[in-house]
Amino acid sequence: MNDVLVAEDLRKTYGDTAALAGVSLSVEEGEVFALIGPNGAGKTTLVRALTGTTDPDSGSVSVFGTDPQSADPQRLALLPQAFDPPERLTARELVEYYAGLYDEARDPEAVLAEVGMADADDTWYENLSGGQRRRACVGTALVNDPDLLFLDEPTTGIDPAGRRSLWALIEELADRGTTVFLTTHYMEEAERLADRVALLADGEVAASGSPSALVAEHGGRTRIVVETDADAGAVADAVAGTDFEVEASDGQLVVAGVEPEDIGDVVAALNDRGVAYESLAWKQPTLEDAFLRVTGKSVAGGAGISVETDREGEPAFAGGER
Ligand SMILES: Nc1ncnc2c1ncn2[C@@H]1O[C@H](COP(=O)(O)OP(=O)(O)OP(=O)(O)O)[C@@H](O)[C@H]1O
Repeated sequence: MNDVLVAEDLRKTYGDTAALAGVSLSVEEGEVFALIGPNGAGKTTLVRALTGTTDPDSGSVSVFGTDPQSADPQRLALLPQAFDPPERLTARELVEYYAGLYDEARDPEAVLAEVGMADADDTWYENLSGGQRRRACVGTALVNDPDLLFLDEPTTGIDPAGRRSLWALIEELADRGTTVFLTTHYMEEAERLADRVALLADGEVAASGSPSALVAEHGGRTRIVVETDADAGAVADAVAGTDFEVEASDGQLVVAGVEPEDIGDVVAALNDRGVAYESLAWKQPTLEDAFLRVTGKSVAGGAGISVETDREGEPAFAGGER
């Protein structure tokens, strides 16, 4: 496969802040590549360096084999994180305006339909919902039918339904062969959309790979998390002597290495010793766990399969087969 985007040792400092502290990465043609990082990690600075909208202090970027400023604008598009079109433009006028900037542009009607804005195309931008606004903005990045599309936090600040419809659109674009480079702090977004992700913290790529490979390598083991007011030592004793690895702290017990078929053994061990608990949840490692373990920082989210208790020590096994 061809690399359409290559960055080597990018560095960018603002005062005492190293926004980029030596970032190298490459993105293959047709790939969806997600850059994950918390606020301030350097995501926007990296997107700006990759698209030639800021100059790095050092390092190099190659887009389609040339520097970003020389790359064919017809083949590239960027949806910046902060993009505030005039409030008194309709969605149609906005997309038409952007279509007018290119030698060859797609039919604005088709673009509006593709981003799910066909019914709201005559509504002023100021009257659109957050999700509609973002979709209209995505439309401006699709008018030139780009081969490489940069989306800087495309779904930040929009509701879950709007987020899902944008995910579906990004999947459609990827199916058509568009290379997508997106930044996000939503793990679910990266896990669902990305072929590969890079975990960015403090301006450095801490790890990269497919979501499943990162989880397998860095996410830790399946585990049961028990919320309990019982004394931490007593709780640890409850599962002592089993093959599980136990970490106890006040209010919480984590039993690692628990496969689904072992859940009953852990529950029985707790019950045998009369340990009462508020909740007991079996969790598989997630990308959030991998991020936490690799960087020591949290991004957001991360849910396991929860087993609520309906009375002391009795699991209700909500939402699962028994
Ligand atoms: N123009 C600038 N002047 C000074 N500092 C800047 C500038 N741009 C970015 N920074 C700093 O560089 C660091 C990285 O910022 P950046 O916006 O790239 O992070 P981010 O990961 O995109 O964050 P967010 O998710 O909040 O958008 C931050 O500490 C930020 O304050």
